[in-house]
Amino acid sequence: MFAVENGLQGDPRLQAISDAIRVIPHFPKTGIMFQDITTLLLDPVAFKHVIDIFVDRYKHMNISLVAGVEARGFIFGPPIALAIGAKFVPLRKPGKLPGRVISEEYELEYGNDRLEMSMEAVKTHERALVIDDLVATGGTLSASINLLERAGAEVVECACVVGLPKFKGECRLKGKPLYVLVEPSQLD
Ligand SMILES: O=P(O)(O)OC[C@H]1O[C@H](OP(=O)(O)OP(=O)(O)O)[C@H](O)[C@@H]1O
Ligand SMILES: Nc1ncnc2[nH]cnc12
Repeated sequence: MFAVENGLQGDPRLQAISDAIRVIPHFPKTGIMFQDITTLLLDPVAFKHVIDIFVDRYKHMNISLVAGVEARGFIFGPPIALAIGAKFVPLRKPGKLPGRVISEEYELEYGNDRLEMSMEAVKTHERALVIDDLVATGGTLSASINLLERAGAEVVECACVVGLPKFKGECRLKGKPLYVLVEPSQLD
């Protein structure tokens, strides 16, 4: 589900967000149109639009846990977590977290990877939101949902700044709703 399909049609903030994301062709591999959100971070107005839209959506959903995916989910997740009064849980690449972790392997648009989460971070039945910058195949978010569900959390929704158009409409990842702000520019 995209924001334009869900009450934000014609909202100029979405265009401002889209305009602030730079597209780098053939990075990190030939054929990938890399959506570079670092330019969005240089634009405090557009960056704030992202956080405001997510906070408005999630502030009354009784969410106690925001999980952010390394690396770029660490940028958008914490301000949202603080604004809605939830804790922030980092989902990290392998070998970075101390203590007891659970891990999930997944496939990427360009390779394989693994995500880990601290066992102590989650309480059973906690209502969780997963945040990342971008959804391409959905593999990363699906692994994130698996981690949280294995720890006993209830994943309420996954949210991304950028998503491929195939995620329009009532699409779900592992049965969970997905909410996306903008489509990639210059798709091909
Ligand atoms: O929907 P998917 O096909 O799973 O792809 C999306 C993921 O890919 C990118 O991260 P990447 O794995 O490149 O890691 P990085 O942020 O550490 O560079 C992006 O930030 C998402 O986390
Ligand atoms: N096209 C893309 N741009 C930025 N990050 C990505 N992660 C996977 N595909 C990506």
